[in-house]
Amino acid sequence: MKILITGGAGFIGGNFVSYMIDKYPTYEIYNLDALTYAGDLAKHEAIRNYKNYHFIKENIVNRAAIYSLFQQERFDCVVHFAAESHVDRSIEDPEVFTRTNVLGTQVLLDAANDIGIKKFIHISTDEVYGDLELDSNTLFTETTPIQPSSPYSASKASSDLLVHSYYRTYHLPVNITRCSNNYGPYQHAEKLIPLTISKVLNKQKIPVYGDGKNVRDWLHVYDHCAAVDLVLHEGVNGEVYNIGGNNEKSNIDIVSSIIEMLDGSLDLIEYVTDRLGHDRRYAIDSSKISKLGWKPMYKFNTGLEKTIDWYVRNQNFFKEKVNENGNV
Ligand SMILES: Cc1cn([C@H]2C[C@H](O)[C@@H](COP(=O)(O)OP(=O)(O)O[C@H]3O[C@H](CO)[C@@H](O)[C@H](O)[C@H]3O)O2)c(=O)[nH]c1=O
Repeated sequence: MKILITGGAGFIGGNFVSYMIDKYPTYEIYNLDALTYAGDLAKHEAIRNYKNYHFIKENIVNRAAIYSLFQQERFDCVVHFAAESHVDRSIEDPEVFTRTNVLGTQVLLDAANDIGIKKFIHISTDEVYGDLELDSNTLFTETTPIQPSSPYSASKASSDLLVHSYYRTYHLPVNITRCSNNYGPYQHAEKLIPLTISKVLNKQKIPVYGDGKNVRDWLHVYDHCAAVDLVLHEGVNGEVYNIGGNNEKSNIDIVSSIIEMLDGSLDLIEYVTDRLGHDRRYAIDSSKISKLGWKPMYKFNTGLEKTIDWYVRNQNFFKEKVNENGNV
């Protein structure tokens, strides 16, 4: 089995590359990544010289290069993680989000469709559904209407629609997965959990947006990798699968837990101006993928403790990503 993993130098894609190399030593794994600010190959140091691991530095928007790679390698499957992923950056500079997330996805779809593929998995996000009321019990299901709030989530929703259209029009064997907020090793320091850990380790103020009561559902990245693996092997073509951790937490609870676990005596919380268009609550129903046989294995407190421990032991990871003022 020859698998192309796009965005394999990023956080989730990078963990997925390692997971697949460990679990399937007979698979050929191709990691294609543009190595933007969010990419980092240090995480693959241990597998760099494996015969079944191949790295290609390329941008998914480069149609000629992508076509030539597909023609040369004749992949069986594509697992497409490559994306601009940070909501705050999309508010500052939306264009690259459309270019990479929409046009880049289209290039991959065209190459897969023209040259042939057995499975195309598009990794998407629960953010395409928009947001929920804080005090409701409502959950996003796969049939919840798409109503994105940020330029980031609009670009992901647009690419989801394109992927679906290639299934309907050309019968391309696709799946779309929509995950909740991931945490775990190797996440970029711009995201809430690593950012908070880095700030606490350096005794710097932690910017909490708005009133800090926004709620996210937290999923350990290893649980996410297992879910994508399952969809790759068992997913029904054309279907969307939600993947959530069943762990709803407010941002202020997350930040307070991290401070408590590292040094409860510190007073570092700083409420700052809210994110524009800030979604209030995400909560996701994963019962469809659980029927395929998946459930999250990580309990949030254990997962968070292990994650904090990993960042404490690997503080070098922050070095190139955070300046001396603690800013990304
Ligand atoms: C960076 C930062 C974030 N926040 C808040 C905003 C959010 O409510 C929450 C989490 O923020 P972020 O870590 O940026 O993640 P969020 O915007 O939820 O989006 C993440 O999770 C999504 C899945 O839900 C993914 O699709 C996105 O690619 C990923 O970036 O914490 C703060 O209060 N302060 C901060 O400094």
